[in-house]
Amino acid sequence: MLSKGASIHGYHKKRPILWKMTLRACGFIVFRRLLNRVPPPDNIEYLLLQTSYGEHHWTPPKGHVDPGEDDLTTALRETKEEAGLGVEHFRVIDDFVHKLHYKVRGKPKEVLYWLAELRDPGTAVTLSEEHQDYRWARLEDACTLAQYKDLQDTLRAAQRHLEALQDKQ
Ligand SMILES: Nc1nc2c(ncn2[C@@H]2O[C@H](COP(=O)(O)OP(=O)(O)OP(=O)(O)OP(=O)(O)OC[C@H]3O[C@@H](n4cnc5c(=O)[nH]c(N)nc54)[C@H](O)[C@@H]3O)[C@@H](O)[C@H]2O)c(=O)[nH]1
Repeated sequence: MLSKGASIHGYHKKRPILWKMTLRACGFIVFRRLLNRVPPPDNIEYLLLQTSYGEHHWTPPKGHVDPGEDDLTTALRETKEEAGLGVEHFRVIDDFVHKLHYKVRGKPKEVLYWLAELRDPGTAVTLSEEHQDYRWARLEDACTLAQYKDLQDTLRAAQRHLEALQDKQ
């Protein structure tokens, strides 16, 4: 589907020498626009998944980069595995990729999120065993579920990006 090293919308990998010491995960902030109900931007809902393990925390679909795997390929694979959504279901939004840095059990972790719009807002989400629940949530509800400030900031940045694109239309 995507060749190794493929990039999207001007995003290029820049990995420091010590990147191998860092856990790395990639995913998509998937959103949908509700039709004929509320005016924009309140018609935007973000997809969050709740883990079936650990603290049962909520994040967008994402997962660890396999050895030799390209970041974007990871994001697409994990979104398909964890939510049942593939490139046929969404379109990737230009010029948005956000990187989070946090620690997991004392090890640094980097997470890259792209942004993608579900083409048909009625498309079903299919969970894997890794997750026990999912929600489509407006920005403030999504931030409440997300709970981590860095992820909340990323969701807010996504919303600003979408609003700016809308203003240009
Ligand atoms: N039984 C069990 N199994 C686990 C556990 N843990 C993993 N497995 C296994 O791993 C597989 C998943 O593999 P992938 O899908 O490839 O990877 P990821 O999607 O990357 O998933 P992870 O869950 O590993 O990684 P995070 O979501 O990053 O959570 C790690 C910690 O970081 C914090 N945290 C989370 N998000 C944010 C944030 O945005 N901002 C900030 N600041 N902090 C954040 C939070 O404290 C959290 O506890 C599962 O199938 C399990 O087999 C566990 O505790 N118990």
